Amino acid sequence: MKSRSDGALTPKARLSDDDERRIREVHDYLRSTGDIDAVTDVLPPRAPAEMIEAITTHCVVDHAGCLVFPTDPAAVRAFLRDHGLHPLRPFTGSVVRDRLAGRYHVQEERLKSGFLHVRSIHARLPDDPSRAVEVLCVGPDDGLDLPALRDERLEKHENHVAVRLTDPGRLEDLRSALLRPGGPRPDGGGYDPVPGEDGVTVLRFHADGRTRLGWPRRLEVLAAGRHTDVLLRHLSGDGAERRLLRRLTGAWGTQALRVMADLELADHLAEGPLTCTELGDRTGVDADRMNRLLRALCHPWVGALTPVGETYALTDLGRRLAGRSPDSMRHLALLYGDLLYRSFCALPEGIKDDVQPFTVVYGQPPFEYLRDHPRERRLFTRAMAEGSAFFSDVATVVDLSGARTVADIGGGDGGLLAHLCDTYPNLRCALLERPEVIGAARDNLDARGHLDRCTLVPGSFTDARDVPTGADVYIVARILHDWDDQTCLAILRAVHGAATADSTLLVIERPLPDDPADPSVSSLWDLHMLVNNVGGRERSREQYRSLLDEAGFVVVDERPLRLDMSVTIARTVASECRSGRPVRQV
Ligand SMILES: C[S@@+](CC[C@H](N)C(=O)[O-])C[C@H]1O[C@@H](n2cnc3c(N)ncnc32)[C@H](O)[C@@H]1O
Repeated sequence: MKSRSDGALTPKARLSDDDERRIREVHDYLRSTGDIDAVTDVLPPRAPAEMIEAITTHCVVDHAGCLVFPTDPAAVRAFLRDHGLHPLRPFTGSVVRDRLAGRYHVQEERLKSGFLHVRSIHARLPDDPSRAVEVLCVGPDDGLDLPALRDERLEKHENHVAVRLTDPGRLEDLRSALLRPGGPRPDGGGYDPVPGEDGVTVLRFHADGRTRLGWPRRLEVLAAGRHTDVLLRHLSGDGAERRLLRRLTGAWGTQALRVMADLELADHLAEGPLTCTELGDRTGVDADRMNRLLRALCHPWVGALTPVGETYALTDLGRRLAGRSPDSMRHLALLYGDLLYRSFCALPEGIKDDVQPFTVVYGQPPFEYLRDHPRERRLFTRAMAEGSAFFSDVATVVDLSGARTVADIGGGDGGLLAHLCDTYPNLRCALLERPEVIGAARDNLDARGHLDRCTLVPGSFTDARDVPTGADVYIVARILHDWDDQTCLAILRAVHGAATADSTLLVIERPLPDDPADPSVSSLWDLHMLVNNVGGRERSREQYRSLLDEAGFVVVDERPLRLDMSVTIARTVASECRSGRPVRQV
């Protein structure tokens, strides 16, 4: 044999039998195992079928890998070539290095000074080039001590199966699918700038137990390119500590959104991204403090802005805080971030002492307070209108084509009636509201071009004399949840008394699901009712049915609306209704 310099031959570098066995095992595994089996093998034994399907639909097996301990990585390449594989140039990756460093407590300083090299050699299978063997190499001088090397040989901690996403944009979706109950745990990851490509983001997952070959259950998900947000989320583990922190700091995010709404940042950004200085100039806010606010609004837990170079742009969520946006939620942000935020601070008293939190904080029950505070009342009424995307569903899910008249009881600013007028050109309407709210309803219905078809009735829905009589359809939307059972019965009886034998009643509420862990937001709104109404509460479908029954209505149907809302359709029980005595006929 010659050396390179003198032409003499050098002995060909050789792998140990053990290293050869490891590589052969991975090679054989890849040749004999289909995608579904490979994925199933590394997931927990009872992983849900949808999880396996999510991976196999969007990914292909890219490689399987193992760690070996050669004195010279050239021996690995030679071995791979001898077995008909085509090894690529080795590259030094940080993902496995960091994992080994963590596992064997290699200090940061040693890592920085070049200890612990892990070279990765990929070799595609000649008969299936979509799959590769990945051989990770750690040499005897690479910084791992003997007990660590022994442990690695014995436990094969680094054996794994890697799948590659066909659409790298789905990385977060797949990550979320894997983190569902029954799935593996997040187990590190990183970004490897593979030479000649855009690099690859690697998310690792781990499950208890061993695969059928005795490997640990390790899965790598690869996505071409750099996906920093997803990676950071993955590295933070989404463990209980972080999940709890996210919730405990939710109030801070609420306040950041409130200030964003207050400063009308979304309106300023509606035409395009702006720098921090530009936003500071437009709002008169000091640049440093503006910068801190903007950064918080960019945080994924808030997600209202996104940085674009030196500027900030609105996300879909942030856009909804623009006052001029047709689907604006700006007033809702101001209401939940201010008036109804302060009252929530008295929740402990509300739970422990049976006092009414809103009244504790403001000295008056909510609707009396709103009566006496016009600015807050206008905010409340506009916010209610903004939180009503489901109004447009009502005309779709309930056929009102046979109705001539509709009365909305406690109809706020008339937003629902305006939708119904848009859909049914011959419909005539009545709206009963507190006297101080009637002006807002008049303005809104006028602006929507429907005022001439609507009768506005100032009064109280608990007073039977005020409820418009003889309507074909009565609507009670987001009213019953504001009140205790006794007041609900008074409202429903007043409506029943005004209805005809053929009237229909639509009750629009957000019913409490039977399962407390159901993702419907109703349980949270129930607390909101406890805080911000006297005797208010969300109710189960059964509780609504029984209230309606007691007031003389019979439920005939229930249909879901957006945002966990639902419309219950009831009819008057003929013998008990007033049969059209005209008090304020629609
Ligand atoms: C939660 S808001 C719902 C408004 C509207 N139905 C909606 O869904 O957007 C409750 C409404 O009940 C009105 N209200 C409260 N007490 C009332 C009363 N005694 N008589 C009539 N309306 C009342 C309030 O002014 C407010 O507009």
